[in-house]
Amino acid sequence: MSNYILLSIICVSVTLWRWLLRNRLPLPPGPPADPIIGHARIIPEENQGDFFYQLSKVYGPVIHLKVPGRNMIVLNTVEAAMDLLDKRSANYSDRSKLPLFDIMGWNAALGFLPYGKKFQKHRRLYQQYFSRDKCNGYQSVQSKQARLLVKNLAKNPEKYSDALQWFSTSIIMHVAYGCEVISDDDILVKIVEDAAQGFNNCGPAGNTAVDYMPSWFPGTHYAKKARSYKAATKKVHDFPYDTIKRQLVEGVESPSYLSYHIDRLDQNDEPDDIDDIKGSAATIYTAGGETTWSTLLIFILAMVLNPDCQREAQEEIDRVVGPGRLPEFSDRSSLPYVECLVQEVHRWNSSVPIGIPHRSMEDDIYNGMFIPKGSVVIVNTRGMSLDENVYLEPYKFNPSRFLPKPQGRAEPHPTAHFGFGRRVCPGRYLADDNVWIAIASTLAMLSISKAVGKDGKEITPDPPFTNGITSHSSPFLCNIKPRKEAESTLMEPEL
Ligand code: HEM
Repeated sequence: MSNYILLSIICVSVTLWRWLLRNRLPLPPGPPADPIIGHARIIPEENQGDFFYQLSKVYGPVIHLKVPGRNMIVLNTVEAAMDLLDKRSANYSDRSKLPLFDIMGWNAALGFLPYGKKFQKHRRLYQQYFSRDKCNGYQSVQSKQARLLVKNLAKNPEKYSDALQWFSTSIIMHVAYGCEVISDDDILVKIVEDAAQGFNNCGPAGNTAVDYMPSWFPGTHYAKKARSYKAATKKVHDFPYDTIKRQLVEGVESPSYLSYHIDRLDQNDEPDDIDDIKGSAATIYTAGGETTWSTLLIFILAMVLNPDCQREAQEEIDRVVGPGRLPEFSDRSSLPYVECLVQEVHRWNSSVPIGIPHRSMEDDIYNGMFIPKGSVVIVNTRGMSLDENVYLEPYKFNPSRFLPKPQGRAEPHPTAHFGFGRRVCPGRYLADDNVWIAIASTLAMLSISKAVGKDGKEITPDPPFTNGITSHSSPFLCNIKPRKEAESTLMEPEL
């Protein structure tokens, strides 16, 4: 058979295969759609994770929704996410265009880069600085900041949210820019916080009307908001870079992500390389600061609502760590209940409830369902945490669920909160250490409980959660006080 005939047979077979896929196999199930606009009318702008979770109870773990110009595939179980995003990661590691973040100016932010060379370059930049080994080197700073956190919480308990933000920000500032944050009006902190506001205030990523509707359509107001963050985004790219470049010239820089990468630039590097370094450094705070802060706010809420779990963790710390010192990273494996509590914080209310959407690059078949090329693939972390086939009474905060029988049911630790496949969070080791040391130190030294109202009754908080890529509880009242007055010197960061 000539090569020509062979090639023709292959082409016809591929075309036929594609035709069969598109016309014979069903899309994943989903609710009835409206003509033309599909499901645009029924997808809420808020609490999408809960909405998708409710749909999954009717339509199963993989759901198809249609909005103008795009198919959406929602994955509601860890199994489905592993099957597609991990095992078939070559097909599912792309991102859709996110017009809102383009408008703001986040063109060199890893989280939004399409799959390709630039993506791989940015992943390498992070990998060099945030590997497990490298992150061990930041633990002394994290321990120092955890002491400060406990001190700030004890001193100004009603400003617990600020103290948690300070903790997250200081570590990121140290690692990304090598600077020590001394006061609230630190100019760099102000710059990164201003830019980060855009992430919180412009709706769920890839899932607002701006992403698939013309600008006159109701709901596209987020585009106007996004434009208002443009100047702040530019500043967070340029200011730190210029500052550290100057410090490098003067020989007064401290070790940091930015100085490490600027130092490796040489004469032959393209302007693109500079933009990549600026963009990747600017992303560290927006990706790492808000998520850590949100997770810790969720921890405080969990402790107010679950005093028994708090007590059990404190008894474990007192027993294992003993008096006269705070928990250290080397204690982690000896504190199984604290570990379960940290994992339960991530599961109970993930701070990134529907992740950052992936995108499929080719047509695919999964369990007899057709997944079209170009689908937006949403990781419903919230739904995975509430999966009743995995977690008993999923709405209940119950760290013991992870313990082996008979204390628990050996339920699996959550994994979805750091994402999947080639897009898995590159800052996860740093983040995991941040969250653990902050929680262990706070539990060791402080007691967190319900606030008491003027009528003398305890106030049970039930705050709404914010609605951006990251999500956390809105402000609520609580009572934070020292447990061990005699050991208050432990809160001094004398390191
Ligand atoms: C508790 C804290 C954190 C949580 C819950 C979290 C969660 C996530 C999630 C869910 C994703 C999306 C993964 C996917 O698409 O499958 C992500 C991506 C990302 N995270 Fe984190 N993260 C945290 C902290 C950090 C830190 C500290 C850094 C920086 C050092 C960081 C940097 C990034 C970046 C750059 C991406 C984009 C990755 C890509 O698109 O390839 N994160 N994170």
